[in-house]
Amino acid sequence: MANNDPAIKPKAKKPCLITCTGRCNPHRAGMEPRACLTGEPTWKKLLEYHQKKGSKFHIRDLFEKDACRFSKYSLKLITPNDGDILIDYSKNRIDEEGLKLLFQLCKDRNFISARECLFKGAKVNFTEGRQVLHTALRNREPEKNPIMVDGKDVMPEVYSVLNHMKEFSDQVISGEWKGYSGKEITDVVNIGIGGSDLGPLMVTEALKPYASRLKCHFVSNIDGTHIAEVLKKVQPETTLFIIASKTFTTQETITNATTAKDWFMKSAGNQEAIAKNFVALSTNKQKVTEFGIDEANMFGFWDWVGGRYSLWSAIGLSICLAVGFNNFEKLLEGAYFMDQHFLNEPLEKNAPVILACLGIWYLNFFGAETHALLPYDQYLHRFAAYFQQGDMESNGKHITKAGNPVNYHTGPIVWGEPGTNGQHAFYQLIHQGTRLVPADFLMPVQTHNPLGNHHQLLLANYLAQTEALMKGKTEEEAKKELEATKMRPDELKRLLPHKTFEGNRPTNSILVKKITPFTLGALIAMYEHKIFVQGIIWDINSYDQYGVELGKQLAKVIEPELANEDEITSHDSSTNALISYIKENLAKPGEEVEETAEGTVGGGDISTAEGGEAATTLVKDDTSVQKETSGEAAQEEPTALVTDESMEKKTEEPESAVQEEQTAGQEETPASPVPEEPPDAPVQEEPPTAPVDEEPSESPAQEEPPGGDAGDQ
Ligand SMILES: O=P(O)(O)OC[C@H]1O[C@](O)(CO)[C@@H](O)[C@@H]1O
Repeated sequence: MANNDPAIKPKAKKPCLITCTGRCNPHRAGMEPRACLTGEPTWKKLLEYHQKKGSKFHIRDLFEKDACRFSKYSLKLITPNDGDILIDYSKNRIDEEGLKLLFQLCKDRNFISARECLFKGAKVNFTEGRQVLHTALRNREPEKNPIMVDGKDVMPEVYSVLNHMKEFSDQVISGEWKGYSGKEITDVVNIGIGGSDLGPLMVTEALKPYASRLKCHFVSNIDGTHIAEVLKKVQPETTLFIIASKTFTTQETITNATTAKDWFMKSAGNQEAIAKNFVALSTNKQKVTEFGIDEANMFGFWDWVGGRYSLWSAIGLSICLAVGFNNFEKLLEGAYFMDQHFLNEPLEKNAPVILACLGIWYLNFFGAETHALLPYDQYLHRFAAYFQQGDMESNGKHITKAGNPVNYHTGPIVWGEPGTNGQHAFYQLIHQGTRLVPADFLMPVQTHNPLGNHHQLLLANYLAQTEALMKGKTEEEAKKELEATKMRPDELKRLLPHKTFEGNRPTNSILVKKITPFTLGALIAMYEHKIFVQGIIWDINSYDQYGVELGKQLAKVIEPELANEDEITSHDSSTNALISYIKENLAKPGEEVEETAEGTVGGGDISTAEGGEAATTLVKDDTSVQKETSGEAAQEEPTALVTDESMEKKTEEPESAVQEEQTAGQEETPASPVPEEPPDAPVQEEPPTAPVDEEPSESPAQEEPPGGDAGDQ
């Protein structure tokens, strides 16, 4: 796949969205029976290639042998106004033959028609009977490219919501929109979780250099600490609450929203005030109005927008308020630019396809368990967290579209922290540990904060890390270094193995001139499409998320058990004992609550109901809510924490509100999963196919599950 001129020019004249060739059947798309992945002839060729060649590569040697390696294995995407996006994938254990096979595998898995189905509005999310059309939300040529859903072009509606978002965010930022008491809005609190939080939060943080005058806060966790800490910083009169929930039934969001409303009503006093200080982003008009938010203050979207792909929709309202609508539009334009690239470029020059193929290569052929996202930009500090949901909720599946357990690994564990912090935390394991950790380094060449030599040092560190990971340090090199220190020979011998680095750690470098709304939009879309391509190769539905349901169901059973005095015996002995321990240790009525410098909110006294109930009593809200899942409605009874006077705001506001709030409530990088038992009855006949990385020889091998099935994730 020689590509001596890595520059890819945007093809302005080309039709922007592909014409449906008829190969995509909206009713069956994504459901067509596929050959078992491990039965694909190309898969077998890849296995052979891995055994004979791929597993023996050292990236350092590949560079030594081929002076043109960078120009062959890199892409430049030329954006209209935001410089080039450079994707360097030359530091990988792959050559032309391997890439060719991986691209062939994509074709064998019907990637081309699947991509067409996705963009054309086929019901790709077939388990929930839904289209997956986040690309329609950023379709910047709506007249030219109508998107039909159930026989109707959705583009006019998409633009009508965008106009509403523009009008509203302009009014709030300019101060024309006033809170209930006639004062300008100063603070925005986005209450949502998962896709209704992570995307807006990540983008708002990433685009801080473009910040409007409004201070944005995000509340997601059901842990009352999260909202309590935010409410300390804001004033009811000047705060706009955005209740962001696709379903408007999510327990965390409705509980937090109810707490916010109760707190607000203590100052505002009348229901009409809500119209000035609360808006909703949702697909569920009925629940929004039941909550007390006027329909006029609702920004709608559609069930064809998946939660983790929703920042481009009305869910992006907090982004509009944080950075202005013009910047939100640029974000959409950047994503559209990447959509066009993904649609029109051949596989060999297609960034999301290349990244997806390399991911498959390491995960399925080298047994890599994780994929690190390492942004060298402090503003991108939530980028990995965002794609933890994006990737892991999408591709954390073990059942094929035909309903069979897979006999290969699917989605990687995605994790990461910004450089250089990561260097002083977990890079040791990447450099010298036993696991193979493929990593993407994201690097803006220009900084928004040109302070002294900070950025030059950051750039140097990024370059050094990718070089070090690739090259390592041979025994000979390490020996020379030690000899130069005049070390005693016995000491040198003792230290030498510890000082050598095997290298051969694969990395992709993704460079942009600067993190701008446009380049950020393009990067996000690039990873979204990467996830799609991998889902197609693995033959899984990347767009449902039933795996998050079980815990929610059980929590509904346990929650009332915590509130009564009975001994609970209905669970396993561990869960029963844990419940007992918790009940024994709950605060008793009248028990002292520790005062903190911040006041009683921080001290936990957030639930004292009138009459002096126990501080930690959970009080049932009288609104019961429903969560719809694939057409079936499941009852959910949220609990609301009854607020008291102590919830009222403090006057002092910290300088960087958003950053501080995240530590209170954001998720941690997941720990390595404990492998589960493989499914009892593997359906597919193929033998396990994920060979373990051969090096180093001591590295723990990935076990073959019994029965020849590798469904052990
Ligand atoms: O926007 P909602 O409906 O409140 O859902 C929040 C999140 O919950 C999930 O359904 C499950 O975690 C996510 O997919 C979604 O982003």
